[in-house]
Amino acid sequence: MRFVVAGGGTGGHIYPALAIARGLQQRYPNCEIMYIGTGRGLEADIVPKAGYEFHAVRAVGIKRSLTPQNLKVPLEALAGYRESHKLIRGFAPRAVIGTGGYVCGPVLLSASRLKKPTFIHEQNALPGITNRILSRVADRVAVTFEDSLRYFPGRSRPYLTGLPVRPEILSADREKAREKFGVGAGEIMVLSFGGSQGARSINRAVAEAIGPLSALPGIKLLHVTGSGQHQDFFEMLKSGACQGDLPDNINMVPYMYEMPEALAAADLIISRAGAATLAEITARGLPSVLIPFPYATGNHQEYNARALVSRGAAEMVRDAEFNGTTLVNKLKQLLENRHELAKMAEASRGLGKPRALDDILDGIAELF
Ligand SMILES: CC(=O)N[C@H]1[C@@H](OP(=O)(O)OP(=O)(O)OC[C@H]2O[C@@H](n3ccc(=O)[nH]c3=O)[C@H](O)[C@@H]2O)O[C@H](CO)[C@@H](O)[C@@H]1O
Repeated sequence: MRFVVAGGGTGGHIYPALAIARGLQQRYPNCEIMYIGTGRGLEADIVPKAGYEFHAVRAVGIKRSLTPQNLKVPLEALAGYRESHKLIRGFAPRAVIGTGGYVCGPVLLSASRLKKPTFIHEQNALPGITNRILSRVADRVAVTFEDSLRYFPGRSRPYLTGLPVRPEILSADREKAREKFGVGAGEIMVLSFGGSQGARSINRAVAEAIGPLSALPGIKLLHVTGSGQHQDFFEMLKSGACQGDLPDNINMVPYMYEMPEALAAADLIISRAGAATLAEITARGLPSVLIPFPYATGNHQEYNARALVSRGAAEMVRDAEFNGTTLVNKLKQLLENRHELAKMAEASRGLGKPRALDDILDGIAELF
């Protein structure tokens, strides 16, 4: 049995595609997977390293501004379509799965033309433009947030699955993790981080608030600066209250390689609102304060955040309003009202989708 998986541009589209590819291999042990992406995107690097057969096709996105580059779009799109058509016809897959990014355009359109079953997974509460257009030809659309169901036509039978998270996110043991991060009994562990690159405004707020944060009773803060921003963060600290020395209850790392353990140990999260992050937070049933990245395409992180906030699982602070004072006030307000925090945790758990991968694989299986 053979499957084509496509998705590219950013990690946000590639990791779900790889999770689905891995799931297909587990369910159909002898299946073959062909991954189609672009030669320029991150997928050209990540996918072969993950052990999948990778093919690049041409794909272009239309620039939102008027630019001569847009004149090349139809020619490139046609070339990408022909390349995809040839690959899919030769490989003869049982189904073609797309997780978003421009490259899914030629891949899913040619698959549909070749009468191959097509399946789309959408990661964000505000769907990407490619997935929205392709849903008109796709046989099935799976979504991460209930709020995005309404963007897809009834004929694509959109359904809610959630976003698959790494298995370790679910299996990490809380007590062991708390021991590892040195969290004492009765202490509240706050974990703050940006996306995979870190977040300057979260770093700035934490640096500004170091003094008051160190005085909050019973709290342990683990802050992830982002590898590229670690030095900057310490510069900010030096110019602030603590002259670069961290108080005992605050710990700092450039990148969190052990995110499953860190989430397992945590009681409260402060983070951006990327889809994978939210899937992980809700899978662990954690309350959160979300600061959406304001420059994400179409401001989609704010839509993601609202999907949690409207159900009582999180609070949102806009990036422009987030600083040391709002951070400390928000923490005080939540920590003084443990009942409220417990209610948020409960609501978060209710939104978690530990079966996401199985539900996606079931949806794909129905197509052939
Ligand atoms: C800036 C931007 O546009 N980001 C988009 C990108 O998210 P992107 O993939 O950048 O960010 P996500 O929040 O979705 O995922 C971050 C991932 O990195 C992990 N992590 C992070 C920090 C760290 O120190 N260690 C660590 O392991 C997290 O656990 C998570 O698994 O694609 C997503 C899905 O389309 C969108 O929802 C996001 O809005």
